[in-house]
Amino acid sequence: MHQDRELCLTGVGRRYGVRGPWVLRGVDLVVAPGTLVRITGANGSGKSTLLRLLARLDLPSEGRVTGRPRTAYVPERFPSALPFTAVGYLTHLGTLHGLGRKAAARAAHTWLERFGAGPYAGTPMARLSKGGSQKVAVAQALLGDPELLVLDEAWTGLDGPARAELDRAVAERTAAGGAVVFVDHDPRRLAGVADAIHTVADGALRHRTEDAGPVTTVVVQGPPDGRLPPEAVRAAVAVAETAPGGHRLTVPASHSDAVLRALLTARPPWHVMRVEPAGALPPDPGSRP
Ligand SMILES: Nc1ncnc2c1ncn2[C@@H]1O[C@H](COP(=O)(O)OP(=O)(O)OP(=O)(O)O)[C@@H](O)[C@H]1O
Repeated sequence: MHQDRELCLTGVGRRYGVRGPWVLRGVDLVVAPGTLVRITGANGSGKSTLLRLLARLDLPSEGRVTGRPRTAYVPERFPSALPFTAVGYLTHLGTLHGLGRKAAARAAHTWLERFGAGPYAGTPMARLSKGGSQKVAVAQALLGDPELLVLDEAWTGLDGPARAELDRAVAERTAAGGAVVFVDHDPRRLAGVADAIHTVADGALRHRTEDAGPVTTVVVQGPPDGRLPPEAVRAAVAVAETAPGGHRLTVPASHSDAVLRALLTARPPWHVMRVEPAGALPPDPGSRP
């Protein structure tokens, strides 16, 4: 049973099309019950690809995925134009999870209330705002008490109270023995709580535990499609593209000198706009920068 709930990737590779470039290769990852796992990496590095493999919504081109935890997934883009009201959709899903109709409706209302979406429970999904439909996206994943919850930028578009509620729901899942894997552009999201951080860079997955200590934020600018030096990406706890060619790297303070050296000696060198010491992270923008 326990074995089944543990999701395991062994030598996993994924490319789109038989001759497409490898997006991921040689990925080994175990997601154990009760753990919180963060995936970081630059834009387009393959984070969403990895999450879809973990949620078993996609198959690897090579390697093996084993384990069958009951899984729920919040995609980066939720299909909101569904022919249901918010509560109708969630109730329907609840019955698919095995709940009776009354219990499903109750669970649907509970989750909508928790995310502050109670007032528009009866609104057709197609008429919901982006924030409203994101609340439904998150509620649909939490509804069935999943053993593995996979969140791809699930906080994006939520208002402050709903973001905090999602933080709480994640803590509840792991406390109940579920696993949660997430990607978020905000390096402060659940900072210090993750059991492991894995960074996707150059198609590979680098593992580390979250004991980075104080972090430094380095804001750099380069050409719109410039590639950050791999040693800088590897050292980073989080990397976010803030504008074409603009990146914010969150690096352990102990590695900041090495990262700056890599950025400044790259060819062409990266323009370092700002270096902010620990505790000076910018406020959470609440949406994709
Ligand atoms: N369905 C697909 N067909 C073809 N190529 C794809 C597909 N999905 C992703 N890719 C390519 O795979 C690479 C990794 O994409 P992916 O969305 O996994 O990265 P990401 O790190 O999640 O990016 P972002 O941070 O921008 O969301 C990109 O080059 C992307 O264009």
